[in-house]
Amino acid sequence: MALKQLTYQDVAEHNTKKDLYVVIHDQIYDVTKFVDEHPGGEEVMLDVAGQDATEAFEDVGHSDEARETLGPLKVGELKRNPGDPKPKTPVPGAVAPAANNDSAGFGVGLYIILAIGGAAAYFAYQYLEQQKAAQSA
Ligand code: HEM
Repeated sequence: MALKQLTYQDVAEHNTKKDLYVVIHDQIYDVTKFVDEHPGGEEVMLDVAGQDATEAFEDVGHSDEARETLGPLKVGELKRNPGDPKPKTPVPGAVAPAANNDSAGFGVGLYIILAIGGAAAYFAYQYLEQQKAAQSA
C-alpha cells in the first residue's frame, strides 16, 4: 500500500478503538489491530489516539522489538501545515550543548573571580610592603 501524506487534522479523525492512528516521529501508524495486543495496555494507547504519541512512546523506553513492531503498522507520513504543533522529536544535541555552555559560563566566571581576587591580593601586598618601607625609612 502506498504511503499516505496525512495532516494532524486527518490523523485526529482516527481516534477510536475501532479506528486508531498515532503519530510517532512524524510517521503515522494504524494501531487498530495492535491495541489489544499492546503489552502496555489499550488505555495508554487510547490516551494518544489520533495524536502525536512520540513523547509517550519514548518516555516508556520501548525496546527494539517494540520499534520493529511499528514497521508493518505504518500507513503514512505526517504532512505539517503552518501552525501545527512542532515536532516532538528532540533535535539531536539540542539540549546537551546548552547544558555544556552553562557550565562553561560558570567556569569562565570562576576564572575571572579568581583573577580579580589574585590581583587585589597582589596590590594589597605591594601596598603593605611600601608602607613598611616608608616607616623604616
Ligand atoms: C504505537 C505503537 C506502540 C507499540 C508498537 C508498542 C509496543 C510495546 C511493546 C512491544 C511493549 C513491551 C515492552 C517492550 O518491548 O518495550 C510495550 C510496553 C509498554 N508500552 Fe507500548 N507500544 C506502543 C505505544 C505506546 C504508547 C503510545 C504508550 C503510551 C504511554 C505505551 C506505553 C507502554 C507501557 C507503559 C509499556 C510497559 C508495559 C509493562 O512493562 O508493563 N506504548 N509497548
